[in-house]
Amino acid sequence: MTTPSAPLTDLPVGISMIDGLGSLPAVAVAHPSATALIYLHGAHVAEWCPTGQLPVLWMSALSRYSTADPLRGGIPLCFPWFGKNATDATLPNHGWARLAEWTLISAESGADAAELTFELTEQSVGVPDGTAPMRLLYVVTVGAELTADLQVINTADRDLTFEEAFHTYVTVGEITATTIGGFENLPYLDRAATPEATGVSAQRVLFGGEHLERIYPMPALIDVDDAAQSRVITVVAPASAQSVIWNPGSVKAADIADFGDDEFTSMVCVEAANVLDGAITLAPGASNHMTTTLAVR
Ligand SMILES: O=P(O)(O)OC[C@H]1O[C@@H](O)[C@H](O)[C@@H](O)[C@@H]1O
Repeated sequence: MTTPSAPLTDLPVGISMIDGLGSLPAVAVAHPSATALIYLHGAHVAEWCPTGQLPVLWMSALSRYSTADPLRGGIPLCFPWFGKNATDATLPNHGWARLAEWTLISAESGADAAELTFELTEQSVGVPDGTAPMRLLYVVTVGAELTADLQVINTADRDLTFEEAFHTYVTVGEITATTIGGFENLPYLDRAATPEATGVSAQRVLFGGEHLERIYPMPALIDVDDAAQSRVITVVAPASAQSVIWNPGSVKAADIADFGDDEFTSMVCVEAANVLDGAITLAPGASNHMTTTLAVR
């Protein structure tokens, strides 16, 4: 069993605990380089705004703010499975990490950025059989760039296998004017097709208002060209096997209760993932990092 760390009570200047929406506790960061808001519920990064920029992360106006639900938008942490659970359909979509109450165990503010560390252990989440025990450490670095690093430590005496993803929602001015580069000529799994299909394209990823859900191998650099806001958001995630690109389009958006019918026009998910054949297996005592960095240019 892992002994949980004590919650942090002494916070540096510019970092404070506040009551977020729904009265959920959240860490507010006001650093010269950026502002951010991270809920303890799911260790969910809901806001990141580099100084002088428009907000980068998208949140739904219909997001629920309750310990019973995941937040809709920001950076949901998918762990220890992605999508539906393979053996038990009653378990929550995308795993339990985004539904758990994390503990802030470290907060530092430096010249360039603020760094927050959140922890989750099997005691705090009550994990289902087969996935415990483990310790998760999630380090969020808030600055002109945003870096999220999820470390999984296998504290069990047997192998641990899991999937994981940063299901990052990026805000864009208009999805049909947005293109995503980095995936040209890479093979993808088309999960919006029935049945699922494979594909490849020499073009940048384009959006026409329909459901788009593709799993690609992770390229060295992803760039989201948000023409309507005249900016480019870059995403790198070197320790991820895959990237998932997701936009529900008009039809699927209307079916999602905590997603506005027209909100698909202002977001796209650009995810870093280790899923399917990229799932991670850790030997006892071993650990693994998954990291993503977002920047605006
Ligand atoms: O509604 P959730 O659980 O946050 O999931 C959002 C979407 O996440 C995507 O990654 C899935 O492939 C979709 O099927 C799903 O609709």
